[in-house]
Amino acid sequence: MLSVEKLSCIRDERVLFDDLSFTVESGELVQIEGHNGAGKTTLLRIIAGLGNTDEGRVCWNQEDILSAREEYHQELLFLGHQTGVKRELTAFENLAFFQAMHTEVGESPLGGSAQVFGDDALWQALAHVGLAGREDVPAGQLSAGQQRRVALARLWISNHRLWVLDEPLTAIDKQGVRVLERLFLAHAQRGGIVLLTTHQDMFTDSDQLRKIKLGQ
Ligand SMILES: Nc1ncnc2c1ncn2[C@@H]1O[C@H](COP(=O)(O)OP(=O)(O)OP(=O)(O)O)[C@@H](O)[C@H]1O
Repeated sequence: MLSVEKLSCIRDERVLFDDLSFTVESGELVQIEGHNGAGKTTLLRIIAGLGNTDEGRVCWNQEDILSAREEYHQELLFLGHQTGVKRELTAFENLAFFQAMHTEVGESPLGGSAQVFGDDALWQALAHVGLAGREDVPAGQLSAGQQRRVALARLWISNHRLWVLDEPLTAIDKQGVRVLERLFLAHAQRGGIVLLTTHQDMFTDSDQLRKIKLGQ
């Protein structure tokens, strides 16, 4: 369970949020919404352990993420505006690199042994994001939208329980959004959590996505 406890954040002498508290349980899909500049990215970065708060704390399974940093980062996949895609590696090599970095020997946070995905799964992940036929192109030669898709392909080979995704739908077409919706639902059904921001519509069935509004 993720809990945000009495968070306050001031940037540029402006209060972005004050005394903000909420919890997210296993199996939930949650969208942080708000206008441009409301503080969505700031909040997600704090939740990912990358930003400072003025007050309050973030806990994962009742432990402050700043004191249980290592365990938390084994369960967290954060996708921010900077995708971390390596320009000199091909799309396929980027996924192989991600897998090598994130597959710990031992137990998966999602239960059972940490799954090591074979080459087929990596090819398939790239196909899911519409990059079939572009697997061997250096990422630096792909468009910005295609590089973003390489980053999103990591979700298909992720053992992490908590996905924190800042604008994952940027440059993704409607069909791509439907594919991601199905992936997010499957992740929630196996006990995962998705916390995201987006300015696009997703999940026509509003029961599937809980919304938390900033800047009311
Ligand atoms: N490091 C920083 N120093 C000063 N101000 C900052 C910093 N980071 C963010 N801000 C300010 O905080 C406010 C919130 O920014 P943030 O990126 O969190 O908004 P957002 O809700 O994600 O916006 P958008 O929908 O446009 O992506 C903005 O006014 C921004 O200028």
